[in-house]
Amino acid sequence: MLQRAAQSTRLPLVACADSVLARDLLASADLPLFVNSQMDGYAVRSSDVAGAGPDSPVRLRVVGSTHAGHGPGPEIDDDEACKVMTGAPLPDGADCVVPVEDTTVEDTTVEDTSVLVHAPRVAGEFVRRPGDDVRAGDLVIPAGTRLEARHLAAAASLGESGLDVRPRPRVGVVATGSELVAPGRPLEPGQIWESNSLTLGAALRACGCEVTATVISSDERDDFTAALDIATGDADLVVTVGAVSMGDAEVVRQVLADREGARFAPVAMQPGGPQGLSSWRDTPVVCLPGNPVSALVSFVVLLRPVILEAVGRVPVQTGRALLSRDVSSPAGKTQYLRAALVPGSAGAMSGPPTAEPVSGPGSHLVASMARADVLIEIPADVTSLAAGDEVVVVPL
Ligand SMILES: Nc1nc2c(c(=O)[nH]1)N[C@H]1C(S)=C(S)[C@@H](COP(=O)(O)OP(=O)(O)OC[C@H]3O[C@@H](n4cnc5c(N)ncnc54)[C@H](O)[C@@H]3O)O[C@H]1N2
Ligand code: MOO
Ligand SMILES: [Mg+2]
Repeated sequence: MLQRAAQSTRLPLVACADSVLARDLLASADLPLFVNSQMDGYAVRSSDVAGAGPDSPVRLRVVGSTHAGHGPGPEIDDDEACKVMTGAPLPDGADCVVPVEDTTVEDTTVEDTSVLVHAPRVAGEFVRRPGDDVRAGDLVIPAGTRLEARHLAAAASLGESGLDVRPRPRVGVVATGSELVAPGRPLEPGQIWESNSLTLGAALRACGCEVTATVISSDERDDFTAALDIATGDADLVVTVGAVSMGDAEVVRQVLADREGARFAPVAMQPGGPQGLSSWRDTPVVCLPGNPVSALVSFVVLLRPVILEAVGRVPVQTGRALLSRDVSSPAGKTQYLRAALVPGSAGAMSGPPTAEPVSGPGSHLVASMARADVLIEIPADVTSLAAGDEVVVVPL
């Protein structure tokens, strides 16, 4: 259904956040790139300062200085030091750095400045060497990684200006309902503010999809087919929401259920029973139920896992929680109860959190769904659970 997501495309690094890496990124060079100072201080020979201490400072002649972005400064010999700033290439002849805090400068006015070193250093101290971080050829980011700030830091440090990532699936969304009005617009009697396209748009983006079109259609056939044409565009997938049940105005079902390969059938889950799968202009169309809770639950339970797999992301892990109160559950359908998660008590660091069901089971109870973090999954054959029972929870 989302084959394009298995291919790869090159994006500039600045646009890669949240994309999935298509190919392993191997280090093109050692990091750090060159030997450089870890501190602001003096590059010296460890053999010169081995005996240095608070009461036995060692005097070294300062032969020059260097900064980050400059050359390594003058080569040093025995009893010499070169002033270095953090990130500056280490001068030849030096094998360690004495931080400026462990030194005093006797006289900065004369040309032949000397520095007193008050602490011993061993070879390599406060020196950053190629390969300390990664070696050329090392695996830095494996294919399939969802790129975050830390991955971009690694790629940029290796000089990569772009990365091969999986293309984002392009998804068009059509919300149906003659009663729907964009939030913020005035309502006529019987109208409501539209929410499903926003919910699904956000949920799709959170899974790595690009939402290419969002169309609100009335329950009129012509309006809906025009909306489908727009949403299909160059999308890989269209998601419709609403008008799939058993009423007189089920325009989605009317237009899409008879198409070749279409399948409209109730799924044994609650909320989210009525579902459909069809196509329009060779683009797959997934049809979710219109009740706002059902729409999101259907997405989370049925569509999100498919999308995450297609884009190469790890699936959302289910968790375990203790039920806060007794619940009863109708038999025959897997039930998904909206619930708020309360972390386990401080004493029980690894103890499971508590899941507190929010609101009733009605799939129109959309505002109270905002309080839910998870869905409690109750198997079809379980009809009652008691407070304290362990349950499976699906993050929303
Ligand atoms: N006789 C039966 N009636 C219903 C059944 C059934 O099995 N037999 N199933 C119920 C269930 S369960 C669900 S879920 C809904 C699904 O209906 P539709 O997919 O046809 O959805 P609509 O009728 O278009 O809308 C349902 C409800 O949700 C509101 N809605 C729809 N879209 C939006 C939106 N974008 N934003 C906000 N609210 C929306 C709509 O106004 C309705 O109130 O069918 C039951 N009926
Ligand atoms: O199953 Mo409907 O999807 O609950 O309200
Ligand atoms: Mg309906």
